[in-house]
Amino acid sequence: MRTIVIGSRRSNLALTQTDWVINQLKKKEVPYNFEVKKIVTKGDRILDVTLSKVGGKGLFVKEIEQALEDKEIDIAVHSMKDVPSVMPDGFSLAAITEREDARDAFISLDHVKLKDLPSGAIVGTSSLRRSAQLLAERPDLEVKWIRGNVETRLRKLKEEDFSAIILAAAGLNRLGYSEELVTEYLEPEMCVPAVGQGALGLECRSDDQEVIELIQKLNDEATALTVTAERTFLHKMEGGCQVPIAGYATMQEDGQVSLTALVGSPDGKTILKDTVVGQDPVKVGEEVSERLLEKGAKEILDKVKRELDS
Ligand SMILES: NCc1[nH]cc(CCC(=O)O)c1CC(=O)O
Repeated sequence: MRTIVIGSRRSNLALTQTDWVINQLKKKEVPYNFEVKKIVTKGDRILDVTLSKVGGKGLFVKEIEQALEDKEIDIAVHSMKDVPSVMPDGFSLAAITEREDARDAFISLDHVKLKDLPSGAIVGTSSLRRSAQLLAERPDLEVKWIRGNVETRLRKLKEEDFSAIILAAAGLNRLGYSEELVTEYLEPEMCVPAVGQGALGLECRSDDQEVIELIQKLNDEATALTVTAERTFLHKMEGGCQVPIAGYATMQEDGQVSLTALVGSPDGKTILKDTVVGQDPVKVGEEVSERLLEKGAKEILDKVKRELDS
């Protein structure tokens, strides 16, 4: 019986996601043994620098792809949010799993809601997407960068001067935190989630047909289509997670994909947002990107990139 080795980052969230994938595969009663191999990525090592300044997306993925290429591992489990919009040659994203809660979760001390935070209160996030949308809603708040894994950020909320932090609901759910931890879920109408947020991507070598067939068993059609629309948009904007870009698509009852996309300035003063509905997820992603570009998205993104470079 072939042993399939699954590569995972060593954070609790990554290991939990990997275990979830193995359990889902075992439920399909497939004739394989599974083994987990932990991989330390550059993104895990540089925790003291703002994520956006060290190259954001791709940071977590590169070392894992090297391990795939070297056949140290057969499958890599990624948060789709961290996967660059184009796969390098030789690698396939053979499955996208059913999406967990895509929303962002607002967690504050004493459960004070976002609208009730006092002026000047400090909210921790290291995402320009969250910062833009938070400050658009509450320009009187202060955003302070916070880094580290989910556990570290929750600890910093208690120990440092943050009044609140924002984390992905999906990660909290997967780690088994109770909903009581969350003060409020930020609905996509107010805070558009990151492209791919809440979905897992299963990557393997493009020539490993056996593994492709195996992991396709976990592909969720609706999630794959909606995430495709989001990633097409992201690709057209040439964006990674280091820019204030958001995209969230849902599958309507009539089978059409509805994609809401956003580009904003990190201070939240400019927010461009549009929704496109259609049958073909690629066309939907392309059309919404064209609309935002017409409204001036490129100028906003170029300005952010110049500021990050300086
Ligand atoms: N950037 C880190 C990261 N990548 C994926 C998740 C959460 C899980 C998900 O979106 O699937 C997180 C943590 C967070 O944003 O709170």
